Amino acid sequence: MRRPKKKRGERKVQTYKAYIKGEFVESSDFLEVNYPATGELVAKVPALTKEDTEEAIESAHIAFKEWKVTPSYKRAEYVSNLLTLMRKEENLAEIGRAITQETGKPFDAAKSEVFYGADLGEYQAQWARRIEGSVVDSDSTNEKILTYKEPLGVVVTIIPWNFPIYVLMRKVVPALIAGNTVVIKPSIKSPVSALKLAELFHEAGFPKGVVNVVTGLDDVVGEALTSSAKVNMVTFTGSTKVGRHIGEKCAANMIRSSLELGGKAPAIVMEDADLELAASAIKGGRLANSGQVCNNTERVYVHSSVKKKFTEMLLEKFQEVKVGDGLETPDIEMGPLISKNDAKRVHSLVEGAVAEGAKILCGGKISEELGDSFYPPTLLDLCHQGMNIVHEEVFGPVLPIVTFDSLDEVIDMANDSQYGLTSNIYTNNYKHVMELTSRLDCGEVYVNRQQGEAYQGYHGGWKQSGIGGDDGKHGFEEFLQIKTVYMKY
Ligand SMILES: NC(=O)c1ccc[n+]([C@@H]2O[C@H](COP(=O)([O-])OP(=O)(O)OC[C@H]3O[C@@H](n4cnc5c(N)ncnc54)[C@H](O)[C@@H]3O)[C@@H](O)[C@H]2O)c1
Ligand SMILES: O=C[C@H](O)CS(=O)(=O)O
Repeated sequence: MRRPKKKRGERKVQTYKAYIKGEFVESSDFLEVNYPATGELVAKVPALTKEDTEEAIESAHIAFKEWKVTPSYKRAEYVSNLLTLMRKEENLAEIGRAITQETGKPFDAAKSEVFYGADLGEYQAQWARRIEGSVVDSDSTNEKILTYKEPLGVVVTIIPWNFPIYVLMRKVVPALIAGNTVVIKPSIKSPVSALKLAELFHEAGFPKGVVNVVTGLDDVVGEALTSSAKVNMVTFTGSTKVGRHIGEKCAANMIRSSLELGGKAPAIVMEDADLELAASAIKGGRLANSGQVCNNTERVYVHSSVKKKFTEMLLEKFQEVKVGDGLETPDIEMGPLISKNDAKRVHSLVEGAVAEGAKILCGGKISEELGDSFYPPTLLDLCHQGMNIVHEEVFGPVLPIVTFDSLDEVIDMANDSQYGLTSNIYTNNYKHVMELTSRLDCGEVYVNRQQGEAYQGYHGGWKQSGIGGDDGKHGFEEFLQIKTVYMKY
């Protein structure tokens, strides 16, 4: 591990404005954003009021009238302007730096997030000119039945802190291309990158009110966004707890919601697996973003016949990981957790597992060398299905290893979870691939590879991992509603 060079107080603290009705607006109150690696203050962002939030909704509501009749190829031209700006080296670096400062993510990874956010945006923008209704045969002579696909109206997009730009682009671009206007609410832990992106939306020339970015407290701004009668859809990515609350509010308001929630992805290593491939992929799949990704491998099931060899290989890989301050050393593999409270939370889960019989093979305590928000890669042996660590989303770099003896046994254990987002399977046996891919209860299965969804796939969870989803054709269509027209002649 590398010791970060702490430079407390040396970074300039910038104050930001929210983006409402095509203008950057002043706020009388602010919230502070701190760099997770050192705790130092890096930015101040507006703590908007309920009234400010309602103004943003109103501006999106007014802008919808024109935007929905703007041809989709024209809407895509504005998006294209945005993507050109995002891809400029200085903007990749500036937004990337903001992401690192607010999330602790290594700078190289943060810059990549902006780059891939633009790339995903390009894919999503290609749905322009591809919005298709249908002509349906009628029971009456002299009648045609047509279905139109139409935008919904104002779409509120609520973004988690862990991928503040990628998830934003994933939701905002298809919403806009479909003809909706948007109010974006980034997480209060990571609002700066979204406010910087607002500057690029502005420069890209979007009509006033089509895109709004609001920041503030969840119980003020968040609640206002999900209480308004002028909002037509909420697309949310975040925890199951908050997602359930938002889903309940949308149901009460009778508006559409798309909920991308937490996960507890199993990785299954069969006796016939390529162990080197499995160990490398599971290391990456667990430790990406310091273990703070919804589809990170959260538990590994390994066949008893290969358990000893596989565990040795995985342990070696966990121990090689370079952890550090991602601003000082951009090429490190793992930064801190999002906060010291999260490091404490993760540690208490590890302590709970040890009390239930787990054995720590590496890691297992908050880093004394790097600081209170750093938790090292931690491998836990001798785990079993009855333990809390096998069921609760850790959202940190901790991996429990559980042994199994038969295919049926491992399928039962993998499905024994409230979550159903993703699974990874490692096997070279065709029957195992077919049984596992058909019998695992989750939205995505990765065969012989680390997770990482494609733009053209469909990213959506089953069970408590969510309702609805993003990406691909199915994700795009969630931003449209169907109107049936009966044409009698
Ligand atoms: N399924 C996915 O695609 C996906 C992707 C990323 C993260 N996640 C999940 O998200 C969680 C981590 O992200 P997080 O800590 O940002 O989640 P979170 O649920 O704490 O917050 C998510 C967003 O909801 C906002 N929010 C909180 N309370 C609100 C309220 N009452 N009204 C309106 N908005 C409110 C937050 O400010 C933030 O913008 C993990 O559980 C992870 O698995 C899921
Ligand atoms: O945290 C889960 C996200 O879906 C990961 S990503 O934004 O798709 O990379």
